Amino acid sequence: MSRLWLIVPAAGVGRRMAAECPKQYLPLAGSTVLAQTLARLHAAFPAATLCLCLARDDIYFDAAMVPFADWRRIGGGAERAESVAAALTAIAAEAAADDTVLVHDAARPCVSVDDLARLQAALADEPDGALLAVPVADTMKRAAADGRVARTEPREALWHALTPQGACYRLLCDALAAARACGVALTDEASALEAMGRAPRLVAGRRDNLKITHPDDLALAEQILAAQAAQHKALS
Ligand SMILES: Nc1ccn([C@@H]2O[C@H](COP(=O)(O)OP(=O)(O)OP(=O)(O)O)[C@@H](O)[C@H]2O)c(=O)n1
Ligand SMILES: C[C@](O)(CO)[C@H](O)COP(=O)(O)O
Repeated sequence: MSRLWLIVPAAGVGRRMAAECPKQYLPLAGSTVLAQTLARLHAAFPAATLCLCLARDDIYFDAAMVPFADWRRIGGGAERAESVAAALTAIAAEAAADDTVLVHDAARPCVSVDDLARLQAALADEPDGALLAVPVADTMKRAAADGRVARTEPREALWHALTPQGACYRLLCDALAAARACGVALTDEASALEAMGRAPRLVAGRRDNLKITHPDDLALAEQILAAQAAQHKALS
């Protein structure tokens, strides 16, 4: 039976957050951003194997944040893509070519269990991989070098790429390796798949799957989690 691997890159420094510690360790809804993210993933995929990418000099991590029975710590790289590649390499002896791998940012604690399940279902019959995404809702402007509007871009076919993003193990390994060999700069896994001619499926997700990036995102995430909890309570 095919195994599910979760790779959670959590080795960033949170430069844009400019906090006293990396953003994944900031307090959120009674625990930390990382603990909240892992709790969501565990609620959806309790039997998955977690690969948690942490900075080699991380002094904030506490294993009590990890709810998974089967997990391992991976030394992260200088860039997000390098952290993910390190995880793929670390599991090479155990992962089967057709095992499913989902990569989810530690900085996205509001991902819903329902979206996680829908993405996994979509991946089951997707040879090119898939990702959660949301269609662009605003009018899009391209900026000129002077900070003025150069032009308005058509937004009809534009989507925001979220995470998780996933594919089968062999495809993801090959895509990341090929992108690295060609010097393609990657901010997500889908870019690597695209660079090798694949067309990952866009799976429409919730707009509140926020990536905590800037200081005001933390309060927003707190509000999103509270609203989601209230919604869950009202439905149960
Ligand atoms: N070398 C890196 C850089 C980023 N990440 C992780 O990738 C996710 C998305 O990256 P981003 O939001 O850019 O996080 P940071 O790199 O920490 O933020 P910044 O770019 O502001 O420094 C985060 O969970 C982050 O911890 C990682 O594992 N390894
Ligand atoms: C993977 C990602 O979260 C998709 O939106 C994003 O590309 C990572 O963000 P970064 O800030 O560019 O590292």
